[in-house]
Amino acid sequence: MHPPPLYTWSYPTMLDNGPGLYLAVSALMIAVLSYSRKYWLNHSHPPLPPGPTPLPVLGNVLSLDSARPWLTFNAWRSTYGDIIYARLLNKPVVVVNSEEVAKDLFERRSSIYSDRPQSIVYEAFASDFNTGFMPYGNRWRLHRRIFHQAFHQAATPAHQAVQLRSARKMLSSFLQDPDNYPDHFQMFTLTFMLSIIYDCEGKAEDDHVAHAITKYGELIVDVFAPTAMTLMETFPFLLKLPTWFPGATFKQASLKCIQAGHDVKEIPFQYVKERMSANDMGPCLVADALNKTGQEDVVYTTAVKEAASVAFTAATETSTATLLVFLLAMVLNPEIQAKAQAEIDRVVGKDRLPNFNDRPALPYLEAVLRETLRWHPVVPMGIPHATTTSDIYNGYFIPKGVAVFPNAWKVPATLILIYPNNETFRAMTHDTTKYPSPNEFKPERFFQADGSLNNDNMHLGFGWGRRICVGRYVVDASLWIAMANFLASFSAHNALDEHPSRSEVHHWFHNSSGDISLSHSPAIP
Ligand code: HEM
Repeated sequence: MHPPPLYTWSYPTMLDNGPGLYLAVSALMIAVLSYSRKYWLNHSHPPLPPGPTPLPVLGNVLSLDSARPWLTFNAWRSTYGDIIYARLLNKPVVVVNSEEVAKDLFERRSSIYSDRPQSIVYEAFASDFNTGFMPYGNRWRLHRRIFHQAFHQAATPAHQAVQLRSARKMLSSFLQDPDNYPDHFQMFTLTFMLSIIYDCEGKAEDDHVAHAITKYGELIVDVFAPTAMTLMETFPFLLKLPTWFPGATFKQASLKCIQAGHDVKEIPFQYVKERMSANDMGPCLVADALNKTGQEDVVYTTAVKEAASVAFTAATETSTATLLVFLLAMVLNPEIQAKAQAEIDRVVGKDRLPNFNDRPALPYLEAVLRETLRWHPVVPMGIPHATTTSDIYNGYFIPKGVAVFPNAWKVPATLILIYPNNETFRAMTHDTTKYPSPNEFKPERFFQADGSLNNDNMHLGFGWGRRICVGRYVVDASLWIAMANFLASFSAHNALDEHPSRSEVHHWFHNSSGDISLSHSPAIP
């Protein structure tokens, strides 16, 4: 009988030794690669932009507030300036902290700065068809063309009727169930978008369409939390674990998302096609696009169904969050709310609700909308751009493929309260030279000395250059009509005030002939 061998010469596999070995090897490789990369970059090119000193392997990730990275970027800004280079694990990033640099890079050099950084998470979570994450190229161009047809500036009036109807529906929901105000804001956007994209009025029999859209939207929001993204990108094996494996939550979520991603493209699209073949279809993004080019071109029809479903993900959370910021501003600044309401009463009167024709005569409300977008931009880090080639900017080397974050942001209200005078927390929308006392909600800042509105229409929150938000015109109209109708009908108060002021609430409703009449106005706290 042979004694047991002292050594067995077999190579260890990941499964034999568990994820520990895999992590150790990955960490070592990342360290070697990043060291060599940095050495090479620093010795063959002008210097990289200034930034915090990275740790081996981890880079600057430990100094990052992972839930609110913009806080860290703003703190770095005070030390390193308007353009910063950092490394988050193995990912190099450039952060742009000023409007001037953002214009230089994203607009004047848009041929270099219009790509997007890629992530393994996109495909695993059915987001590779999202226009906002797509690499710069033909597929992305086709999406933009489809969006442009429906959402370019001149197309805006075509959507006004349905936006107005949705705003009125929103008022009824507020009246019936005031506590659920976030849901009502969300339903407002969902309702008019369903109509613009699929000519779907959200009737009970079309519930499956709305259901596919909301389900996908809900699943996606959790995945793109910064911590979850970083974990999956750093340890990709988490997405390869079998679903039965204890703790394989990312894999389970991925499978759910892939199913929901399939449904969100196919269910509404089939709905439109069936109605088109029954000659029962009004104008909408999908039907118009298919009528224009025909349904035989597979590349085109795929792009149409993808772009259509992307519009919901892009529109719903952003618009709802902006309306919530508006509500917060009204609660915190009752005198501004009263001033906007007085303007509406003066111009519109009390016998009807505002409509789009009233907009030019309501400059104060216009300023309230701009100030809402400035005070708390809801996509504070934008979506990162990426470079398609290397570049040299102001003597700094910007590598090819680096993620470039426009930091449009400001600090959350809690930090403003703690550090009311801390100037280091200010980037573009809170640049003190352009917007003095930036933490104050002050619509007056948008007026010139002669009392007319200035030209600053707060584009900062909608991004830059070739990747600028395709929905900016439609959302501008929808936010305006929602705010105008809300202020004409309701007042928002802090429910925790010791002596809540009881205010008259007027509400209007459509009578059967479609005209608007004034109902009796009950008083609610
Ligand atoms: C308050 C509402 C909204 C805000 C604050 C917002 C903001 C943004 C921002 C910051 C970007 C990134 C731009 C860049 O990379 O430079 C973006 C991209 C995008 N937005 Fe919006 N958005 C809003 C509403 C909408 C709506 C209503 C739609 C759909 C109609 C939409 C569709 C998109 C799409 C498709 C992109 C990707 C563009 C591309 O990568 O080429 N957004 N948005």
